Formats: sequence, C-alpha cells, structure tokens
Amino acid sequence: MMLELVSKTQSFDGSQCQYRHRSDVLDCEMRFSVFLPSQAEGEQRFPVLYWLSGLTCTDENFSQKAGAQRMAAELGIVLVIPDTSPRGEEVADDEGYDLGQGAGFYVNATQAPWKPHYQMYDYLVEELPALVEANFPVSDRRAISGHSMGGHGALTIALKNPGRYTSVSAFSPICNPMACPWGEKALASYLGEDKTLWEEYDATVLLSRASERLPMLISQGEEDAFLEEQLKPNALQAAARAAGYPLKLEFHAGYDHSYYFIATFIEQHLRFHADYLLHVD
Ligand SMILES: N[C@@H](CCC(=O)N[C@@H](CSC=O)C(=O)NCC(=O)O)C(=O)O
Repeated sequence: MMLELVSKTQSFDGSQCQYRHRSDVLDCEMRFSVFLPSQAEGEQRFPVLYWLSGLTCTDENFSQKAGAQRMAAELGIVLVIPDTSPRGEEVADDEGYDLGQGAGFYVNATQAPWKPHYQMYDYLVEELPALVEANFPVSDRRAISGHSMGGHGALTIALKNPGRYTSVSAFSPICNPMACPWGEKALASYLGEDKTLWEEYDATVLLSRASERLPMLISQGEEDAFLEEQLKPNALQAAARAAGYPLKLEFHAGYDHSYYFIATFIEQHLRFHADYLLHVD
C-alpha cells in the first residue's frame, strides 16, 4: 500500500511527519501523523504508542498541542496519531460536531448513510497497524491511549483485543457511552437502535466482561465541563471494583477537558506505557 509523505518537521532530534494514503477499509483517502525518535533511523525496531484524539480533532491536534515528542524521543517510543473519522466530500457527514466527520467514535458502522466509510474500528485494529508495521522501524509491541472520544476508542479497542496491547491509558475518556448524550447519539446513528449491539463499544460493559487484566491508567480533570454528563468515570470505576480489575483512575483538581490538561500529564502517561512497552519478560 502506498504511503505519501505530506510533511516532515524536526522535533527533539526526531521527526514529526504527516502521511497520506488510500484506505481500503474506509474507502477514502486518509492522513495520519507519526513521530519517529532520532534513534529510529538505525536498524533497531521501536515500540509504538497509538494516540486516538477526540471530537472535532484531526491527526494534528495531539502532535501540535500535547508536547509528547520530548518524552517519546527520550524513551524511544514511536507515536502514531490517526485521524478521528473517514474524510472527504463523498463521505457522509452531519451538521453537529459530535457525529460524522471528526466524530467516528472508533466503531464499525452498520447503518446508512454511515456504513460505507465509517469503519474506524477495523481501520485502527487491522489496516493502520499493518501499514505502520510494514513501513516504519517498529516492533510488535503496541500501547494505546487517547482523549475523550479517543479515550473511549483506546479503552474499547484494548479491551476487545486481549494480547494486542501492552497497556492502555486515557485522558478524560467517555467511559460509558451507552449512558451519555454523545454516546447515545453516535451509537444509535452508527449501529441502530438495538442497544445490545452498543455494548460492544462501551468500556464499562467490556471491562466487566474482560478476561485480560491490562495495565490501565486514566487521568480526569475535576473542572472538566463534560465530566458529569458525558464522561462518567465513576461508572467505569464501579465496574472495575466489581470485577477486581486493576484500574488506576486519578482525579486532578483544577484541570479541565483541554489539551492544557493533556500536556501537563502526558509525561506520566508515556512513562507508564514505557514500563510495559520497553520491558519484555
Ligand atoms: N466543540 C465542542 C467540543 C469540542 C471539544 O472539546 N473537543 C475536544 C474533544 S471532546 C471529546 O471527544 C478536543 O480535543 N478538541 C480539540 C482541541 O484541540 O482542543 C464544544 O465547543 O462543546
């Protein structure tokens, strides 16, 4: 599969790059960003952290605002940052910021008009990792993280794929999308009205059924305007306690939902993932 380099910018001795490619799974052209530490120019292969962004984001919000490159360079971790939905004039969209382009919710849509392109789950679990592993000096050690809608994506993808990731983390994730307005709107639109199908994309439900105990870190700002209505970390925590799942959920006084919060704690998340990505048993 062809990858076209769109831009390459030096950062902390590494390279922040953006690529464009044709996605067979999404049936459209996609962009994604990659940070390659300077060490990645040799023969060695490096572990990867996939970062999933939130509503309204492209692949550029995280690379431009989180300041993750310094620690990724120091730790020797490749960052892969996909877009949040299929894109293009031929791709269905909605007037709202919380559905359609920029709001793919990391699911495989079954409903019209979304089904032809909105297959973000398969894109992230199958097509993109295969592309990354064929074209960059990366190993098969993968971790996954994300913010808000992307936190939901990271948690659900990790929980649905035991053995695929060494660790998962999230900032301000949508923890129980079946029970919040953002999730109800997206899941009804992409999957239809049968709520048993929604359970496949709800981290709180998936965690209560999980067979694997994956290292899991969640950071949540206490001044986040979306906390009570949309995010519901307490539902996930209750499921974790009931299942004996080792969830590390940290609340931080004073922080909101923005990338200022992410930039403050991204070093902690990268070090958390490095403990599992870099230490092979
Ligand atoms: N436009 C909306 C909210 C949009 C918003 O806050 N998006 C967040 C993710 S929210 C959950 O997925 C985001 O990351 N925005 C991009 C950024 O660079 O900050 C509104 O105004 O309510």
